[in-house]
Amino acid sequence: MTTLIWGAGAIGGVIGAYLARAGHAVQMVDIVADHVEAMRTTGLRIEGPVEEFTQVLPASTPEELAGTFDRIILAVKAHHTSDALEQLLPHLSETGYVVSAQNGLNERVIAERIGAERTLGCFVNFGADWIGPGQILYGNRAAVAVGELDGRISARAQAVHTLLSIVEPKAVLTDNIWGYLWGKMGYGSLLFCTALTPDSMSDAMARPEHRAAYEALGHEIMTLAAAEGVSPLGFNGFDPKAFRTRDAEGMRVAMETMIAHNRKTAKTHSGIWRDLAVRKRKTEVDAQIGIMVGLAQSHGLTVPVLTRMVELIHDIEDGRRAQSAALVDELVPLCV
Ligand SMILES: NC(=O)C1=CN([C@@H]2O[C@H](COP(=O)(O)OP(=O)(O)OC[C@H]3O[C@@H](n4cnc5c(N)ncnc54)[C@H](OP(=O)(O)O)[C@@H]3O)[C@@H](O)[C@H]2O)C=CC1
Ligand SMILES: CC(C)(CO)C(=O)C(=O)O
Repeated sequence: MTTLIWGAGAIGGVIGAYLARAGHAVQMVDIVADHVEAMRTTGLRIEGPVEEFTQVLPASTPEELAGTFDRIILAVKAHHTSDALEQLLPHLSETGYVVSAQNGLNERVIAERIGAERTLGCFVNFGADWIGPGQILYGNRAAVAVGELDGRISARAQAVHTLLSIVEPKAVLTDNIWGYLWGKMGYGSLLFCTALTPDSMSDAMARPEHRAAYEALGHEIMTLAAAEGVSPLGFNGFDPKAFRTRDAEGMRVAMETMIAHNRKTAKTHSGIWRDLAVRKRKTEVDAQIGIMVGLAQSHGLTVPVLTRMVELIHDIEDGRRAQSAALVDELVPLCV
């Protein structure tokens, strides 16, 4: 079965290159025409400390694509999910399904549009950057999980797990994909905070004067997860329970472990930072953190630190403020 990868940037590109190199049929789709041209002619170069290789890949723009597919891995930024879905739907077979290899709760958006029974959940935490046409930095290995939205272990989830295990041998087939996605929401909120600054993820998280902000962000998301009835799962140092209960020692260990994890990656800064500092474009803040603020309101919860952080990211996106550690200073008094 051919796997259609919709959005062939950092995450989609790494997945596609690994699957194709292992002999699996893939079709890459991306809106960046010169990237598409590079992938299908000179190939997609995977660089960095994990592995280096070049893989020529069948690739097209959405307009060029023909045919229908049973399995589509969606790997666009969260705020492009709805538009990409509309474009890919004519190419999804009647019995086909979409796997979201993204950050955020995009599975909700996809399930709303095509049905939960046609949506598969996926969590990715390895680090990669799209450097230019046909060139991706694969910065580090990290946790990956896949599972059905209702937790059952299906044949198709097993099939996707087999494929993702080619990219990440420790990939998990889970009966709690929402737990991983919410865990990543917690960790992701910390990543947004690091992107308020010019610093690397590790350097930003290591500032003792900002520790309260990271703890409060993790706590606000984990409190929200509990209100949603989800049991978030930990990975690569993030410890949901420590943040939910505000266990000081647990959070200290979690922060130190996440700092150490990110010291080892060649992708020193988050994708959010890269959107702000390098790509000079909108981040996923509304599609990821903005919806958390809305959800909090629906539960009668207040999330002052998340709310202010969204405003500060908007300030950087819109050119009113520059990335600076001073922006995180502004979050600290809100942490009670
Ligand atoms: N990079 C990482 O290390 C990690 C990323 N993630 C998550 O994975 C998801 C993908 O991120 P990432 O791979 O970094 O993003 P990239 O920007 O590197 O790749 C996304 C690609 O999709 C293209 N695209 C946008 N809209 C469409 C569309 N409608 N149809 C087809 N292609 C489209 C983009 O083009 P253009 O650039 O022009 O918009 C881009 O080439 C995000 O949710 C991210 O948060 C999760 C873990 C780690
Ligand atoms: C930092 C990373 C790669 C997670 O490890 C990430 O999710 C991002 O850049 O958005």
